[in-house]
Amino acid sequence: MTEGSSTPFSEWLRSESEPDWSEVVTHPFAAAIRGGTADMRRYLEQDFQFVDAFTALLGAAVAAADHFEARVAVGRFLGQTVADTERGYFHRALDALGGDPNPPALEPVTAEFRALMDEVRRGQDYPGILAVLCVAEWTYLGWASRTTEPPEGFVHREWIELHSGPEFEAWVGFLRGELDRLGPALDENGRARVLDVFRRATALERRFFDMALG
Ligand SMILES: Cc1ncc(CN)c(N)n1
Repeated sequence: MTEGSSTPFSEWLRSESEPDWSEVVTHPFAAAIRGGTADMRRYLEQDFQFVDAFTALLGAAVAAADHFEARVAVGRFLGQTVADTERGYFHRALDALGGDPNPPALEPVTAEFRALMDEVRRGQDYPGILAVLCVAEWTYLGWASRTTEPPEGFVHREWIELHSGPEFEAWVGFLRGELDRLGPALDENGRARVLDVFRRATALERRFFDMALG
C-alpha cells in the first residue's frame, strides 16, 4: 500500500495474502461442509482447541482497543456469540459425533495457530490482534456465504449459519473497518508487521482445512 492509496487497508492485506486467501474460501473441505458431506469430528475437535485461544485473543482485543465502542463490539461478540451460541454448538456437535472436547494431541497446524494467537495476544498490539481476528472471520464468511442450499444435518448447517448472515457480516465489517481506520496511520514498518501476521494467519487457515481433509 502506498501513501494516500485509495485501497482500504483490509483489502490491501487480503490481496497481498493471495493465493492462500482464495484457496481457503474455495477449499474442498469447505465445499464438503456446504454439501453436508465433510467428516467434522476431527476438524471440530481441533477447532475447539483453536477457539480456546481465539477467545483469549478476543479478550486481548477488548484490552488493547483504542476506544470504548470497539471494546463493546468485541466484548458483545465474545459474550453473545463465542461464549454462548458457538460454545453450545461445539458441545452438541462433538457429543453427536462422539468427538473428544479435549483430544489427546494437537495437530501441528492447531499448535502453530495457537502459537500465533498467543504471540499477538502477548504483544498487546491492537492492529496485530485485529489482523488475526479479521483473517479468521473474513475467510470463514467467504466460504460459508457461498452456500446455495443449506445442508440438512445440524452439524454442517449450524456451522455455516454461525459464519454467515447479516450479523456475522456486520462483525466482519467491524473488524475490517477497524483495520481500515488504523492502517493509514501506521508507518511502513507497522504496515509490514500487520501484513506479516495477516499472511501467516491466512496460510494457517489453508493448512487447517488441509489437515481436516486428511
Ligand atoms: C481455524 C478456524 N478459523 C476461523 C474460525 C472462525 N471463527 C474457526 N472457527 N476456526
